[in-house]
Amino acid sequence: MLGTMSSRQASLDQEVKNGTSRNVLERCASVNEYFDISFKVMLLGDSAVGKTCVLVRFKDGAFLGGNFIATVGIDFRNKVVSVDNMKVKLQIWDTAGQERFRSVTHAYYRDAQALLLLYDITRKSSFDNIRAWLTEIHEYAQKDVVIMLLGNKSDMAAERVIKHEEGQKLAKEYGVPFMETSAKTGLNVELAFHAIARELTQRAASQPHEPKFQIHDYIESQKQKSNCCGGLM
Ligand SMILES: Nc1nc2c(ncn2[C@@H]2O[C@H](COP(=O)(O)OP(=O)(O)OP(=O)(O)O)[C@@H](O)[C@H]2O)c(=O)[nH]1
Repeated sequence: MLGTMSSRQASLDQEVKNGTSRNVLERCASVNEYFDISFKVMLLGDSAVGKTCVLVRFKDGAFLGGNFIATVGIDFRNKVVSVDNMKVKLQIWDTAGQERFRSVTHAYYRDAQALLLLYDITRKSSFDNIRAWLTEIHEYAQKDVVIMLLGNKSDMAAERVIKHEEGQKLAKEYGVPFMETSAKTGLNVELAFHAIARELTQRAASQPHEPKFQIHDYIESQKQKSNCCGGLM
């Protein structure tokens, strides 16, 4: 059973990386929209907190009610948003919250520039697990990754078990922004993604990462070469 699951995970991972998954190919074909800059954003959190629904609300403006279908492995959607005069493409990775898919999702953390970490305001365990998610993020994600904490399902007032202030307190402890969202009503969903797009665009404008990192890597590799072989420097 374990072997079957591992090989399924490996093949899913490979499909997504190669772009051979039918869904991935379809989406790639449908999103040749013009953009100035592109960022990768990942949705994280326990299973059934509403990651897929939040993404569908943002992408299509609809709510996926009805039967819950857990995400298998990882999936993605693109959306281009405007930040000032720029077209910003967000490539949003929707991860499976189930424990058995963790090894697949770990591989994607390092490429993400922003992480939206969700819990369900009606399920205490999903809130308690936020600390464990943050530990995992610390281990696998880039050091300067932008993180935002979202308390989802805020429309379910009667079932609420986590107060707004508790979410706020936890976010403050970790120094990350916080808001409550509802994929059902759409509350704050646009705002969360737009805030992320704005933050990433402003960061890129003030400290363009790619060239800096490439130059830095090049210099380091050249230094190592000269140290070992008595060359320049
Ligand atoms: N009332 C309400 N229900 C929601 C909301 N968001 C999601 N749901 C419901 O919660 C269930 C789980 O939603 P998903 O978006 O599939 O959860 P997920 O986090 O993607 O789950 P995994 O794929 O297993 O990681 C579904 O039955 C949704 O209809 C919300 O904001 N309000």
